[in-house]
Amino acid sequence: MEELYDRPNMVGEKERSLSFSKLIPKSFRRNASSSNGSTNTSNSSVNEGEQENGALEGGKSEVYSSPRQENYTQEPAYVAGPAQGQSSRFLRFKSIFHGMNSEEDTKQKLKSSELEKEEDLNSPIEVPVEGLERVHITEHKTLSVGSSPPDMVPATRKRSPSTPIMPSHLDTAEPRSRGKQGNREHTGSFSTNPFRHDRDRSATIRSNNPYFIYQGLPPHALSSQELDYSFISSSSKLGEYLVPTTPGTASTASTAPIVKDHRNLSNLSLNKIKENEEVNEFYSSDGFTEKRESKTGNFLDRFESPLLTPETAQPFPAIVVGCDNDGDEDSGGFALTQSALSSPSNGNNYQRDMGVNGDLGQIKPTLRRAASVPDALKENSPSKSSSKQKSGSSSPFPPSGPLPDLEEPKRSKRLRNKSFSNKFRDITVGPQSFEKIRLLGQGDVGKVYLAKEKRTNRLYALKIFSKTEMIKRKKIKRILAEQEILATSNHPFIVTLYHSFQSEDYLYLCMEYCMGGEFFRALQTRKTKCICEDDARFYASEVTAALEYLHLMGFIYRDLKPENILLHKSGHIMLSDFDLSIQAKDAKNPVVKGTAQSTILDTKICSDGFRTNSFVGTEEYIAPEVIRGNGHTAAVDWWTLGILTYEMLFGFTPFKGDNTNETFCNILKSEVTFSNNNEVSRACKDLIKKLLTKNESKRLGSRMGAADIKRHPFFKKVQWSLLRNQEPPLIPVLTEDGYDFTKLSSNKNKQSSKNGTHSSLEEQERIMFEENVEYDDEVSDDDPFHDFNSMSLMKQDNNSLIYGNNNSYGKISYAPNTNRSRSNSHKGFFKR
Ligand SMILES: Nc1ncnc2c1ncn2[C@@H]1O[C@H](COP(=O)(O)OP(=O)(O)OP(=O)(O)O)[C@@H](O)[C@H]1O
Repeated sequence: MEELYDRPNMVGEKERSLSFSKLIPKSFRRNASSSNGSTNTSNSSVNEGEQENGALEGGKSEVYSSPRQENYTQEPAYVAGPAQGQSSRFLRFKSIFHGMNSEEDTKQKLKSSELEKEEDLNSPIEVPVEGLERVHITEHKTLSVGSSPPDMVPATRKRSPSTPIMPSHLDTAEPRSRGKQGNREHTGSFSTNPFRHDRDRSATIRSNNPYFIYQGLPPHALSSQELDYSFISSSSKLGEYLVPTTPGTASTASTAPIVKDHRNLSNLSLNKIKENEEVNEFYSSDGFTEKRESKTGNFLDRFESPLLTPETAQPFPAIVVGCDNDGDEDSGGFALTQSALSSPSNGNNYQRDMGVNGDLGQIKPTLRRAASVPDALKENSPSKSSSKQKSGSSSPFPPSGPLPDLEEPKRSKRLRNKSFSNKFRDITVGPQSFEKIRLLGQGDVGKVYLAKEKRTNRLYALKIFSKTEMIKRKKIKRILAEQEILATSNHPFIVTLYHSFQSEDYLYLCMEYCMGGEFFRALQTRKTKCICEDDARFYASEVTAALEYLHLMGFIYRDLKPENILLHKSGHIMLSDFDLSIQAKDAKNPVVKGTAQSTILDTKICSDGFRTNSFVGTEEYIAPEVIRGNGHTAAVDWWTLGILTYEMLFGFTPFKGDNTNETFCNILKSEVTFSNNNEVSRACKDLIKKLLTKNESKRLGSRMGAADIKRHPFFKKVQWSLLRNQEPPLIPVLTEDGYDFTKLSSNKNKQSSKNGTHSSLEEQERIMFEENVEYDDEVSDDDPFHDFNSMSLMKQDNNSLIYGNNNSYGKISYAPNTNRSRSNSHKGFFKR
């Protein structure tokens, strides 16, 4: 029987999972390992943060609070646009990189040496670990895990938000306030006690490692970044100032006017960016400050940064959104975002009104930021030559230092040198080629829109990232990795990337639109929230094939969960969301073993010897070795396959506890048990048990990778080479066509013109779809996004959905496939 599911139109209607991505500081790793009695046996362990960023020394980490943008109508995640008359890009990047003239440089050095001193005084590593006994690991030994009453039917599971969320976010009683120094209130909400909030669903989280808290260790090291920068503002005509202060110091420093320098002073290539330092420099280099007037007319004369200070360090960051030392970090941007939003240094055109309590007020769109090149110039010049002008010579503002280098920017070769590059050609589209239909989903960093290509009427999923946000949250390398994985992949169960390009303010990934939405949703439409063993085998086999392919390419996926599995209109799966994936260094070629009759592809060898050590994944899906912090390998993907198979069959994950700590405790200590709410075979249980082997070296898949799994009796009947020809168990069906977007938008336009204003969100979205594409040779070599190649897939897919077709978008239901039982059996398949 067909069960309907109304796909939410608004992101806020659903909750989504968060992912952890947090590098465990070295020092703690050592401690945790020793206290755990385990050692890292790998010689080639890679500190991923260092590997990816080359910037993590001494286990620096930061913790930022991050508000979940629950409802995209409330608060724009993206920041766009410049301060009036400013070259937004250069200002933004300038404030990130070191490029300063010598005088400013000296000042800056002085400033930082003072800050360092302050840091010494204020950097207590010992954070009181409140309530330690309550979470001590031994207390959870008696937990019953994975066992539920025999007649138990899993309740509808909600999902925690995709964007990392601070637990206290849910706590409405706690205002997002900017506190005073002495009596530090939270910057954003910074409650970190895991016992305070029940989380419905494990989340993809970038977080501190709660396991260390079990060990009585502080959740993370305090670093020089954990200084507090107070923002003093002035509406003075002289300009705006930012004054970095240290914890405990009043922000009354006298401020020197900052000359708004419009030259691109950045002098570091992407490889040289110490991503872990970006935020620090973002705030400290230029010293922009502003003074905002609250609605009540009071000047809010200080603005706390979210950077962790000893006072704000909370002992139990259950789902603390923290720095991902992989190179991204979840400022998530509450305070950080606010400051950045309002700081002219990043060239934004939004000003935030701060309420009396420091609550986010309405975002006032000011003028669209001036382009780097004055419009007049832009019009007169071919777009391809604009970069030269952007580099400084055409700036309407007088340069305040030596003239910048006027060399033509070099075209990035990053993806062009790769073996798959012949699949792509120069970019054929730009933001203006698309029209937004609606928001499909909002993840941790990206917004995904259903968009139609104006010329062809074809529908695509357009994932858009704000550059400002990527810089602030140190996600540059992540987005580059995501682009590379998507571009590299050519597999029926991995979402196709058609175009990727950038504009001045945004990065775009134009992907195949999977009209079936998330597999998670399909599962939720089942009465029991689970599916039968045969159906689970179908999905598990497709996931195994996709993981095998990724491993073959040297990638580790690391965030398998039903939320990241999309359903193609055919009902087959599509893996998406590669922002936590990582490519093994020195990936090797697979080895074919066996005889001519039966060959086995050893994919384990592809990433052999590669260990990485970020704390990434989704809480309920995280593998024990990730929690232990001893480094992990591609075997984490086989662990998550075990959890996924379990969840498909029983409707819940096997190790879920009442809170993060309990969940982790279960993952580390408890054996998987099977509920009897669904009948499963011995082979199936055996597969799950073998995948959920805590010792990664004994886990199924640890010998030869996917080949081990494919040979398990559970998959005996699966025709691996013919997976794509199998009939999927569920077919997404459009039960009601999407609303008439043109009508809706014209109504909206009438409404907003009546009110006289466009909402800031609309304004943002307008910008997203109006900017010009920036070609590779327009993006200067020292631009952090230089390596984000703009390119189009050579062969366009003629199967993509067409706007207006009856099967394009709207309300989706999942119809059981009646052909399946006949066609999927071994015999039936060949009879057809
Ligand atoms: N190709 C697609 N077709 C249809 N919907 C999609 C597609 N890609 C993404 N979505 C929707 O957008 C949501 C967010 O996308 P995605 O998970 O890639 O973003 P993210 O920022 O990387 O999220 P995360 O927080 O999980 O890292 C998805 O959960 C899904 O609902």
